[in-house]
Formats: sequence, structure tokens, C-alpha cells
Amino acid sequence: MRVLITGITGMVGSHLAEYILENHPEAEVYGMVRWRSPLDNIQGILEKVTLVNGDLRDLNSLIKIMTDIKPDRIFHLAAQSYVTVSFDQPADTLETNVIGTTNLMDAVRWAKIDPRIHICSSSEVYGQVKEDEVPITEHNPLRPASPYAVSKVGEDMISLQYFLSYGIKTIRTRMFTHTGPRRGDVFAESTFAKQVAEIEAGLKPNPVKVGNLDSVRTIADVRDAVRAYWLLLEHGEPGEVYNIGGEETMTVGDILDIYKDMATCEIKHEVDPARLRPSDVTLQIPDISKFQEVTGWKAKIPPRKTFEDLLNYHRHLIKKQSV
Ligand SMILES: C[C@H]1O[C@H](OP(=O)(O)OP(=O)(O)OC[C@H]2O[C@@H](n3cnc4c(=O)[nH]c(N)nc43)[C@H](O)[C@@H]2O)[C@@H](O)[C@@H](O)C1=O
Repeated sequence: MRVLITGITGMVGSHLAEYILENHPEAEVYGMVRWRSPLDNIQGILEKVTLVNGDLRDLNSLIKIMTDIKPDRIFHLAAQSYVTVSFDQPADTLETNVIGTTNLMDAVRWAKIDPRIHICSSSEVYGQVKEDEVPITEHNPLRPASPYAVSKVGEDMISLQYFLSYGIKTIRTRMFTHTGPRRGDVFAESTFAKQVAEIEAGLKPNPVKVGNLDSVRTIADVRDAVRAYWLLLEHGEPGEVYNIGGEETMTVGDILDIYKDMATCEIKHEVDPARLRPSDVTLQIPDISKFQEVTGWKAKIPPRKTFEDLLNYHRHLIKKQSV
């Protein structure tokens, strides 16, 4: 079986590749990279995967990849995934996420192949939900509250349309917050961990800079998330959409408190107005029963372990950079 991962150099893509190599050795893993993508996250598996150059904005590069590899499964993880940046660069976000996904599916059509394709939509498509709408099911209205969320609605819907019009086997996930080692340092739980590690190392003054600490999230570990994605393409129904997420609910402020508790010195915090958004999604609690019924998936890693591993990841990076 040939498996293609777009976004293999990111947090999720690199963990997914490791998961597949370890648990499904029969699979040949191909990763699509842009020619200048940093390969740090996949250093440990470079000899076990085949990298191919491509760009979601370049249809020809995708047609070549599909024709050469003829993947049986595609995990489409590449995206502009940072909500804050999408307010500053809305067109760029839409182009990568919506046009990029459209190109990917057009390339599959051109190559006349019939893979099962995981489309990574997002809980952000639900936007600001009302209190009586949680836990959020797949039937909730879509009220995107950022250009990123609009781009994920577009990606989600165009993937459904390619299934309805051409029978392309897209299966969509709306993943709620998931994190762990290698998480980009722009996201809340990762920037907090990085700043704590820098303060511990004497590289940055106390306090940790924060934005809105009141948003409610559930946390899933990225290593549980990639297992969910594998199960999705094994058991999911083409054309369908599934919520996935963790079960423990907390505020962003609770996450900061966990790090304060783990830190080796006293940590203070301060709101940085630049970290507040024009509109924020403050309540995200998923109903994941549809996905669990189909796959039997259950998260195994508790959030505290996830945060501990993420903090140690940043501590390790800082140590490495200082030698
Ligand atoms: C499922 C979804 O999950 C992620 O999107 P996100 O939830 O917006 O992630 P975030 O970590 O940027 O914000 C979470 C919350 O935390 C608040 N917050 C407070 N203080 C800081 C802060 O200092 N930095 C950031 N980034 N956020 C902060 C911020 O205002 C927001 O309410 C992406 O993976 C996305 O790709 C995705 O699909």
C-alpha cells in the first residue's frame, strides 16, 4: 500500500509518518514537501520515507506526484493553520487551504486514481457556538469567525463536492485542539511552554506573554490524533465528516497554570494586547460519538502528559541551540 502525506514536515504529518512506519510496516510512506521546507521534524525517519517535491498551489506538480506514486491513501495535512495569521493574510490562507485542496483533488482526477483521501477540516468551522450547542455535533451550523475558519469551510465543502460529483473518496475530519511535541510555537499551549522554558533557562524575562485566557478547549494528544486518522481511512465512510477531539475540558488559563506548576521557577504572566484577536472562538467541546462508533477510537494520553512532553520538547530545543 502506498501512502502519501502532504505536510509531512509539520507536527501532525511527522507523527503520522512515525506511527505508520511503526505500526503498518507494509505501507510505503511518501511525503510531499516544498523545496525549502525545513526537515527537522522528520530527521529521524528520512531514510524510511520517500520525499517528493510539490506545492499545493502548483497543479502540475501535484499531477506529476499522483501519476508517479499512484497513492492508495492520501492524508492531506498541509495547510496554513494559524488563525491569527489568517487575519493578516486572508487571501494567502484561502489560496493554500481552498485552492490547494482543490488542486489536490483535480490532480487525483487527472491521474485517474482512486485513493481514499483524508481531508483535515477543523473545529474552527463551527465558529462561536452557543452554550446550548455543546457538545458540538457534525450537524451544528457553520459560523466561521476567522479567515482561517472560512478557508476550512471551503476545504471541507469542496472535498464533499468532489465526492458527490466525481466519486472521489474524501473523508473529512473536524479535529478539535490537538498538540504535543513539535507543535509550532505560535499556538497558545506551545508558546506558553516555550516561554516557560526560556524563563527557566534565563533567556527571557518573566512574565509569559499571553492573549485571551478564557477560551475553553478540549485537548487531544497529537499521537492519539494520528492513530485516529489512520483508523479513519480504514473504517470511515467516503463523503462523511467526523468530529474528533479530546475529552478533558479546560480553559487556556488552566493550561498556563499547569505549566506554572511544572516550571522549575516561579512564573508570572501578562496580557499582551497584540495576542488578542479581532474575534475569538471561546467555546469548543466536541461530540465525537459518531467517530467512536465507526472506529472504536479512544484517546490514551492524558493532557497533563501531553503538556509535560511539549514543555520538555522546548527545553530540549533550547539546550540544543545553546551548545
Ligand atoms: C482546531 C484549531 O486549533 C488551533 O486553533 P486555535 O484554537 O485558534 O489555537 P490557538 O492556540 O492559536 O488559540 C487557542 C486559544 O488560545 C487563545 N490564546 C491566549 N493566549 C494566546 C497566545 O499567546 N497565543 C495564541 N496563539 N493563542 C492564545 C486564543 O485567543 C484562542 O482562543 C489550530 O491548530 C487551528 O489550525 C485549528 O484548526
